[in-house]
Amino acid sequence: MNWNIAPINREIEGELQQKIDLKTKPIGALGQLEHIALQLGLIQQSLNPELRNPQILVFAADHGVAKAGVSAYPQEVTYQMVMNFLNGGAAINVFARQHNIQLKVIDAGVNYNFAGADGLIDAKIDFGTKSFVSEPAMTQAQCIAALNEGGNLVEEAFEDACNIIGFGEMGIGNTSSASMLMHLLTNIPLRDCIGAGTGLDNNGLERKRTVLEVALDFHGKKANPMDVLSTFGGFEIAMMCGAMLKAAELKMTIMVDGFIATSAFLMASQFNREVRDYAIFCHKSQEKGHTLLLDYLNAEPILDLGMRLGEGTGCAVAFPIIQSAANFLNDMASFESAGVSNK
Ligand SMILES: Cc1cc2ncn([C@H]3O[C@H](COP(=O)(O)O)[C@@H](O)[C@H]3O)c2cc1C
Ligand SMILES: O=C(O)c1cccnc1
Repeated sequence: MNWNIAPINREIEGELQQKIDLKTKPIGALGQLEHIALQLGLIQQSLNPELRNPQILVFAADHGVAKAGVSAYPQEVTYQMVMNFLNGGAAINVFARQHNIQLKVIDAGVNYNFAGADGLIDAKIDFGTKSFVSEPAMTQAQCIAALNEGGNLVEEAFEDACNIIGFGEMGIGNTSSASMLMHLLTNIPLRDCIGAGTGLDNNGLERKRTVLEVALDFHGKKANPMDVLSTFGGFEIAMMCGAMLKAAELKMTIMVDGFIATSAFLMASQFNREVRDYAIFCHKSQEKGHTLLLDYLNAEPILDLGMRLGEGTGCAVAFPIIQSAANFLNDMASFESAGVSNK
């Protein structure tokens, strides 16, 4: 598959940096907000970037590997949480409402028949993936379908004039998929890519490590991104990946959430490295592999609140900070307009 992502044109960079530097503040005093403002200006090719109709898409899917006891919670929690999203009661609902972010909930492949539940977007690929312990999680055709579906949903958001979009996930067992993706695409030792997920105790964590080591042995060391994604991925991870690539194609700003979303981003960057310039890393999750993964991507996350939830919650909580970056660039006085002496 091919994504036509334009490398960011940096011609405007000098002018943007000058505008930032001439605001009434010491040079660099707004820290990371200045980096974000510069990035927004570059993505939008504008000295006055605006955040329009923000959306978060939450993709839900089940994982065959959950049956191998790699999560502290049972698989039914996935569909139960989807119902909770639809009823407005999950963490992501609360934070999205707080910041006026439109939330969409997508059935990417939950092991449950929702029978047209109100407000749910049906993009079900299958009733969960197969267990990658003993077979590929999905077929290549399913993987491509998921990548495309993610792209279609982003196109819809774009048509609704959205220019900043975040992606969340729900899928019991999906930190296991994310760890496999991370290991195979970065070569960081598998052990360092595996964490407690929903809160495994030491025995549980040891079991998870064993399951993932066995799976790695069984499939051998795959390197081709499409192979890695279809062998170890989840439908929600593949959809997030396709969604991120389409968002970059459409020159939208991508908000990257926690460990699982970052694994989808890592995959996206293997398909097309230009996606990198469109991404803002919203937070550092407490999930063990995330710090190493962010370092690998040379990413500067906005928040470090000890969160480890997913659902797109990191995106929602970081959104007002991204908004502050756009606002200072647009609304702050310059030394000249305010009559303040510059050095
Ligand atoms: C009630 C509940 C709500 C959640 N919301 C997100 N996750 C998070 O936990 C799961 C990944 O962890 P693991 O790989 O250990 O299963 C994903 O569904 C993720 O989104 C949740 C987990 C639970 C239990
Ligand atoms: O960082 C995340 O996205 C995460 C971590 C643990 C469990 N669920 C999600």
